[in-house]
Amino acid sequence: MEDLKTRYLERLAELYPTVAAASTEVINLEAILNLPKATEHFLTDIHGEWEAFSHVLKNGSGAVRRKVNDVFGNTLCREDKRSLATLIYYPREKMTQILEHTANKEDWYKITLYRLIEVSKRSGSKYTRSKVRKALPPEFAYVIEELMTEKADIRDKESYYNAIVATIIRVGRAGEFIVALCELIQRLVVDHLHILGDIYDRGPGPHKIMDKLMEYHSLDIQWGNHDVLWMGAAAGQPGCIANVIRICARYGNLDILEDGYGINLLPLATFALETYGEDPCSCFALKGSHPCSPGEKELNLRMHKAISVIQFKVEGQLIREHPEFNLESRLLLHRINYENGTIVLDGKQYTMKDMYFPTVDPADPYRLSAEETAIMKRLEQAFLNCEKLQQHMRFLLSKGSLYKVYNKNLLYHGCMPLCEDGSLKEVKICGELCKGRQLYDVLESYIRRGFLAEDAAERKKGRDLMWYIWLGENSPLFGKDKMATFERYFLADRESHTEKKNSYYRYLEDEKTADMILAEFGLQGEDSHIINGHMPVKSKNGENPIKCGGKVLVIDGGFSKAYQKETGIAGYTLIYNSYGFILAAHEPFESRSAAIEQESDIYSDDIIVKRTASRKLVGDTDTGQQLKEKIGDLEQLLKAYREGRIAERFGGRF
Ligand SMILES: O=P(O)(O)OC[C@H]1O[C@](O)(COP(=O)(O)O)[C@@H](O)[C@@H]1O
Ligand SMILES: [Mn+2]
Repeated sequence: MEDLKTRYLERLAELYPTVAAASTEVINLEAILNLPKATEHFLTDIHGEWEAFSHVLKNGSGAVRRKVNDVFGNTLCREDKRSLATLIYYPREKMTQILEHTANKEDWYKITLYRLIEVSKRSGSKYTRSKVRKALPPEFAYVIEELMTEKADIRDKESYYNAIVATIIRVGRAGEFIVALCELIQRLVVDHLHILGDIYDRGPGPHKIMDKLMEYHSLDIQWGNHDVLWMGAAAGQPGCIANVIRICARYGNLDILEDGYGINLLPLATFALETYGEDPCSCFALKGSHPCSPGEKELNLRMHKAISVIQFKVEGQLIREHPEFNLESRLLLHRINYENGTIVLDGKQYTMKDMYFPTVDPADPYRLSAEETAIMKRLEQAFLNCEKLQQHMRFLLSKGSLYKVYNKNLLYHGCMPLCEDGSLKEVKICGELCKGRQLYDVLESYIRRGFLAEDAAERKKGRDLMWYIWLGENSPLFGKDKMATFERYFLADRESHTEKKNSYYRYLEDEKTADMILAEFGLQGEDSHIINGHMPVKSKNGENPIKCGGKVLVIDGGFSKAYQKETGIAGYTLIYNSYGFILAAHEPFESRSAAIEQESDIYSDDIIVKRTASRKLVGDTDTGQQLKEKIGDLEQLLKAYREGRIAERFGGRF
């Protein structure tokens, strides 16, 4: 042990070879500990809504607007502040629009540059110089730093400043410079992003969201059930593939697969037209309104039905293969009475809305026809070989996990499965009984194995579990007793569509339960919270995202347009800055062009969830903890120098 410690200090001495170097670093780190905590931004349930997501990312859920307000308070009118904020979100588009109507462009550049510099200064004031420097666009780094730094020793600051700005304008770089400053502000107002799951499904642009996230400066992701569904599909799991395609068809988004990921759906389309060409497929209507031709709509209906039938068959096979998943009650095709068009579920008889199943053999209803088998084989290969999809999944695997403990908060997408009495539910995963944190850890390890295990059987276990996590009763990401997909398509009785939520959702207001879950993850005390998404908060019915006096925050973003009727808003996002938690309730996002032209921000209401007693500092965060450990190590090194156990080294000077 002593040995290890000495070796460690010797390594550290290579980085800090003198008493001076080590003590300078201690001083620097101590200074950082006393800076205000950086801002975290929480988004969840984005569901492919690329434009709304992109806007919220740009405005930092109101963080940019707050900075503009902090700087200009009453010295600028509301319109000007709004216009400046819009410029920061959409610099190129907004600038073009403004300049079209501006006679004295030079003046506008000068005033705008001045204002943006002020906002940049305020946005960067929480960080060390070195951190701000790293965020600067290389092209303008030097000048921006000059302008952002207070120059106490220059007497005529104004003329120094004016000279720089005038030169920028004279050499024709003002436009680009403004863009660079706006992007810098966007970059500085939010230091770290948390995505609490469900990037995929329902909306048209999940692939664009993934591209954007891949270039984001600092983030983590807690996988949602829809993300795990796509991960399973990318790993070639047939149940996941069928679900992914079915949901794309349901929402008129098959072009995500075809154009976004280059997955060829022609075999499915041809098969669907041949098999269901004469069938109205009326149970498979598109959700929402879509600007497509009648021909496209007709094709979509048929592909939707074709892949749904394939899904019910493939899922039937999986349920039989995995009795341990306990999903027998979801085996439905063999319960249809193919003679009289009815089905009995839970002792109740229902009439099927659709009885045209040309590929189903009532004697063996879960068997795929030869064509269906061939289509699934091709689709599996297409998903496995799609480089872009694989790249997105690698990113999800590397930045993502099933849960995260960050700055004393516990983040996950869905829930912690509980029994009726509120105790942790024990679940058997591949023969091992798990509950609480262990359930999360074991499931996550299987997801990773689904991609990386060397052994094919182990990989398959992981992949099939991804399908289970999507819809299984004991999946912490799903948290409902069943996924009533079949009932929603084929049965008119809405009661049969009900999916009962896990007891977790009944215990959300119970402090003891919240404390018990937090304790599972080693968390306790006032500063710890559970933050989760997944369940749309129906604010129009008076439902509140703040549960348990603020200990639990359910912030399903409600980005999904299809769900805005239910929630009444476009959901919530959360900001955690040095002053506390701020929940932003959003108005539905109209469009990017409305945001630019009418300067309509989607952000409407700020709700202060919690104000910290005193301003939180870096020293109070996880990073602060690491810095303190490093300071401790450096102090040990200093002691070793001073006690003569390690000799200082002075580089080339001796
Ligand atoms: O409304 P849709 O898109 O058909 O989906 C409904 C299904 O989605 C789910 O709500 C799961 O998706 P979420 O994770 O977004 O809630 C299922 O419980 C339900 O069966
Ligand atoms: Mn979800």
